[in-house]
Formats: sequence, C-alpha cells, structure tokens
Amino acid sequence: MNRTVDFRCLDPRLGRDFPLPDYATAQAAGMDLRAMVEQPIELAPGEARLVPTGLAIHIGDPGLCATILPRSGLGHKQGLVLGNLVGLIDADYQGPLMVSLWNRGGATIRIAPGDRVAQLVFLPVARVVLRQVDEFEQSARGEGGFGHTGVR
Ligand SMILES: O=c1ccn([C@H]2C[C@H](O)[C@@H](COP(=O)(O)OP(=O)(O)OP(=O)(O)O)O2)c(=O)[nH]1
Ligand SMILES: [Mg+2]
Repeated sequence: MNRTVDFRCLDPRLGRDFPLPDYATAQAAGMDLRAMVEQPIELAPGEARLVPTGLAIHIGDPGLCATILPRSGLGHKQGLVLGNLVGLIDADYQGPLMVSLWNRGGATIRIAPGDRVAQLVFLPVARVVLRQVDEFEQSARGEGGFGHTGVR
C-alpha cells in the first residue's frame, strides 16, 4: 500500500499542459520532476541554476523524507546532474520544491519548460538520540576504514 503525501500545485501548467508527477511503472522508485521554467533556459558548461518544479510537498512524518536525484540518462549522457548532488527534503518542509541543475558536462544544455530533469524518491528515515561515551565497545572493524579491507 502506497503512503499518502500532501502536495500543492504551484504552477497552473502542471496538471494542464504537463502531467503531475507519478510513477512511470508499477515498481518505479522515483517520480520525475519537471523544470517549470517560464522560458527555455540554457546551462553553459559548469553552470548551476536553481529551477522550480511547480510543486510543494508536506511529508509531515519524521519517519520519511524525500530525496531529489539525477535522472541517469541525462546525468550520464549529457552531464545534467544536481548542484547539491542529492537534494534532501525534510518532512517538515512546506516550501516550493526546487532543483539545482548543474551542467557538469562540456556542452551547453538546453532545458524547455516541462522537461523532466530529476526524480523524487521517498525514503524511510531513522532519527536517533546521540549518546556521548568515552570509549566504544570493541567491534570487529574497529577504526579500520577507507579501503583497509583491500580491493580483491
Ligand atoms: O534540492 C533541494 C534540497 C532542499 N530543498 C528544500 C527542502 C529542504 O527541506 C530544505 C532545506 O534543505 P537542506 O537542509 O538540505 O538545506 P540547508 O542549506 O541546510 O537549508 P536549511 O538551513 O533551510 O536547512 O530545502 C529543495 O527544495 N531542493
Ligand atoms: Mg538544513
């Protein structure tokens, strides 16, 4: 059973000229977000631009968050990724959902109004209480990290 999350449509073109976000297949994890810019925009190589999605969501459950992720086709082929690498949407955020579009590639990227430029993925969240201690109970790994188990 899918959870219900409230959203507001902030752009009249969404739901009229362009479909509202939805899962493209029965088991898709992400729903695509559109660049609801007024006019086509061009992103020069290296340029980042904050773009509205025309949506606001209110998750309202501390056990849930949303992430904004790149679309793999655009990210790999064109170099259109996110200026913040991953966007994290807090459960109490009620403002407009924005996407930081970053052209990490070598050619100018043109984005038209309504283009699907990123995807929204909801994830469970564990919130914890941090308890300060002087020493940890010894684990098998200890302080080993950053490749200490080798490559092969
Ligand atoms: O790609 C993103 C990332 C964040 N947000 C919104 C939702 C999120 O809940 C809020 C704050 O994000 P974050 O905590 O990552 O940014 P911050 O720089 O720490 O801002 P703040 O001081 O408001 O927490 O901004 C977006 O709309 N798009
Ligand atoms: Mg923050």
